[in-house]
Amino acid sequence: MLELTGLTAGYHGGTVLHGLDLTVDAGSVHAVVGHNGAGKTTLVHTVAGLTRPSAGTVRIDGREVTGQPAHRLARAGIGLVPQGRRVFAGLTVEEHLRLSHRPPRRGDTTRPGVWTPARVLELLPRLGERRTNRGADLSGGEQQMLALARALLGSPRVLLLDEPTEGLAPVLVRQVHELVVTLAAEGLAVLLVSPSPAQAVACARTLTVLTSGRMTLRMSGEDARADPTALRAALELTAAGTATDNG
Ligand SMILES: Nc1ncnc2c1ncn2[C@@H]1O[C@H](COP(=O)(O)OP(=O)(O)OP(=O)(O)O)[C@@H](O)[C@H]1O
Repeated sequence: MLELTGLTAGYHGGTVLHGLDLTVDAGSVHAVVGHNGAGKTTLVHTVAGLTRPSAGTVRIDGREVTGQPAHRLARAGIGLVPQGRRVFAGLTVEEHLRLSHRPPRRGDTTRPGVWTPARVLELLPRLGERRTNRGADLSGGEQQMLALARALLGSPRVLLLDEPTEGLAPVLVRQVHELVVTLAAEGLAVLLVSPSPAQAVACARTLTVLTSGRMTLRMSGEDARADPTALRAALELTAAGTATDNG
């Protein structure tokens, strides 16, 4: 389980995230929806240890890990699928998988699943077909699968997905959502950030709307699926607020 309390972070003395409280249970997807600049990437980077919080706490399965560097957080069970995929253009799929494989410490049996390259290829068979291809030669969808594979090879407890369907065709968007739901069902706590309410509604148990770094709505995925108007209204208000803020 991932638990954020009063999480505050920003850049160069300015604040982007303002005291966010958020929980992601093991076995569930929590989607954070917000417009460009709302602070979604800042949230993900702060949880992953790439941005240092100025206040608040981050806990994984009850253990406080606030402010630890990214490599320690990866060891503690945070897996990050970054925005833009960030695959290496010159490395093959096989090389990516080999370099990303970090088995959990011996004796750590508390992980929801232990991932090996072979198991990743079972889940993502297209990567097996492309194993000798370089990152630069993969399609956007294949690069996204590779980015997911890399995160899984750390056998995470918490999976952070930063706009994982950006730029993908609708059929691939559906595939990514199915994968996300499958991984949560295996016991992972999944935090997904997206500008798209439709995508969040498709796979989340809980939804949070982020507006200028603050939570402005929280609701269950079930309620949002039954009646998406509240979610849409919160995002429209956000857009109006952003326009006002900008002048
Ligand atoms: N490295 C940085 N240095 C300074 N300011 C930054 C940095 N990264 C982000 N910001 C600012 O923080 C605010 C939130 O950005 P962030 O990328 O977290 O938003 P986002 O919701 O992920 O947006 P997008 O959907 O465009 O990725 C923006 O005003 C952005 O300009």
